[in-house]
Amino acid sequence: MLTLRDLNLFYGADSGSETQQTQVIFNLNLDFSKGEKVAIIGPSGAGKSSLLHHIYQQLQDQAALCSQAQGLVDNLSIYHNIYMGALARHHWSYNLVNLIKPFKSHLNKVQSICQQLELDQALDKKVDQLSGGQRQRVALGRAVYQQQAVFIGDEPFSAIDPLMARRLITKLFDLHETVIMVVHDRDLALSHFDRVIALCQGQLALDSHEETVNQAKITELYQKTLVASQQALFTDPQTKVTDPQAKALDTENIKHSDEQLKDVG
Ligand SMILES: Nc1ncnc2c1ncn2[C@@H]1O[C@H](COP(=O)(O)OP(=O)(O)OP(=O)(O)O)[C@@H](O)[C@H]1O
Repeated sequence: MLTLRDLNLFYGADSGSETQQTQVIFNLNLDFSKGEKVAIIGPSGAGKSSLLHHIYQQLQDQAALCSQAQGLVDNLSIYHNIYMGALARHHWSYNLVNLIKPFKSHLNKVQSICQQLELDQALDKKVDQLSGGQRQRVALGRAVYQQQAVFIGDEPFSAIDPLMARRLITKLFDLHETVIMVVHDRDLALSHFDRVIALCQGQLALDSHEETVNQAKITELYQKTLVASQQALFTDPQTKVTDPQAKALDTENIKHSDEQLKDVG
């Protein structure tokens, strides 16, 4: 379905000057097949969202994206926000009429999606009156209503309790042939997805297609990243030389400072 070869992704001006660009994905090679349920995990800043948006750009004509930003229109209702998923399927005049006076067929379909997503709110309620988890389910509903074969989600369950997230992921799997999703819940990734990919500092760190991925390996990966970021923090920015003793000393000092802060608080 999608092949990525030597993928490098950058942010910043494309002026040919290296200094103006920040590289976030490095020489990534991945293949995605139809029917796969893929979880992308990794520490914060690893490049997961950047990769996911690149994947969406490649698969746009067959994929629905549920992004972190959600893009809900606050002063419109649940119904209208979810219906937006169907805009591309209809002529603008049809959409306009339906916006003013919703058709029964769409009302029924949107109601059914809400039931599946356990969103038991009146369809005419404005989304600015919803909780974070309810808003997330409206965004999910809009992506589902696009009725695409591929669902691409960027932490679509971050504001939803873990038990409900497990029920919803099963529904999403039923509704989409292929799912590629960034998830922070590592247990959910391991227990519900048939493939887990881990990124670390823009590089592929684990792929369950290539090797066994379990909780121990994932924990080790996150610990390595923590150590690497601490080392970067205590590296002299002038000389780029790391002094392990200074590092240990500084860590101690920080710990003490934290304790002092707590004591004062
Ligand atoms: N628009 C942008 N411009 C410049 N740099 C960016 C931009 N968006 C993200 N980055 C940088 O790219 C790197 C990867 O970001 P990305 O959002 O892909 O990571 P992530 O793994 O999804 O992180 P998180 O789990 O925190 O959402 C980070 O260092 C981030 O600071």
